[in-house]
Amino acid sequence: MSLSVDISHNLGDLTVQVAFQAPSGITALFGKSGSGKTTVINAVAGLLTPDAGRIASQSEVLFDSKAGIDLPAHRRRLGYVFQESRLFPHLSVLGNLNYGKRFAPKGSSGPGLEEVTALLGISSLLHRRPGTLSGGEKQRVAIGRALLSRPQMLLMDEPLAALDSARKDEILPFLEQLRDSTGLPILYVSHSVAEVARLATTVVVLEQGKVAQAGPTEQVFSDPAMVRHLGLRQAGSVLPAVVKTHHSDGLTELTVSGGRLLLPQINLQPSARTRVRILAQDVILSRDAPKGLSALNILSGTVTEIRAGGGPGVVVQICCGSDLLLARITQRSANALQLAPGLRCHAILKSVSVARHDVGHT
Ligand SMILES: Nc1ncnc2c1ncn2[C@@H]1O[C@H](COP(=O)(O)OP(=O)(O)OP(=O)(O)O)[C@@H](O)[C@H]1O
Repeated sequence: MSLSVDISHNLGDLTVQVAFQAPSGITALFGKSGSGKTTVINAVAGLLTPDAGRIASQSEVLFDSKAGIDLPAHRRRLGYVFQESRLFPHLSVLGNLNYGKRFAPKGSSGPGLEEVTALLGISSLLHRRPGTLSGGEKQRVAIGRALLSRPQMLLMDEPLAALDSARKDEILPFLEQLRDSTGLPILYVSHSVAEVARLATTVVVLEQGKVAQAGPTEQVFSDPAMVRHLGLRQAGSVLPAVVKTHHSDGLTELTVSGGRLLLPQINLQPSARTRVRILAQDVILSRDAPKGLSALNILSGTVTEIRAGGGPGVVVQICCGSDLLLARITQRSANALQLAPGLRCHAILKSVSVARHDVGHT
């Protein structure tokens, strides 16, 4: 399943004009406030009619201005999860989930009540009323309700924005499971860099109504041009990794394409696949193989790009194995090391600089 969007819509001061593909997995629409994210997701949902363009899922055209097609929202077979859960307060969790089931087309296939409640960890909440649930639990029920309507696609508009960081951390693994187990395309609006790095398979960056960057998450995050969109402190690459082993001193060893990483203990079984976000500001570069360092992680690679910003810093992209890593260092250091594309160097990372929530759970 996939979704293709190619629309333009005038909002007065801003014209939203975007084209992108959302394959199965999570496609994050990422951008600053006012960049047009909600306009795009509302157009896909059928809550807004674009001035022109086409929106199609693999099996069906939802909107085509030239052909005069504009399916009403209730016929688009989409599950919509909003920032606030919008559960019916007078119904139990089960009642809310059953409400979702009413919208499943007759004869449609998909996960049933038991499967959905197990996937979202809400089986023990079925007889509770929404008023007695935490924010994270409410959102999981809202996702369950959307899934039980057997949608062809899920739309999520800042689903974690109203939650505190503990509730966010609680719900992220469920979203990862949803991404990895259902095969549904999920269009996910967020302006949180950490959330997008952790969850997205595809990233579409919007800037003033236009697509500034789009592609697989690892590729988009390792592009030095992204620093402008992510901010200096949030910029960094996302590396696919496999858990190798857990050591008795509390460190977990991961295999990445360019070598190994030792990080504070990660709650995953050996051979589990995961992803690790490494902030550019946490990476130190050395031309010679470093010795006598406290930092445990050293990846060797080749400089592929150096991009200067407005200030004293530069962002260096290094190819380590088949992954691209970003390092933010000063222009002065880059000059002293005579860094240039093609030069071999070593990227150094402290184990403890990788935060637990920057490591995926699946
Ligand atoms: N119906 C409308 N008429 C005029 N302007 C609108 C309308 N709807 C949205 N806008 C404006 O268009 C811009 C894009 O809005 P949109 O809600 O799509 O952005 P967003 O990226 O989702 O922002 P946020 O992250 O703050 O929700 C904003 O400046 C908004 O004020």
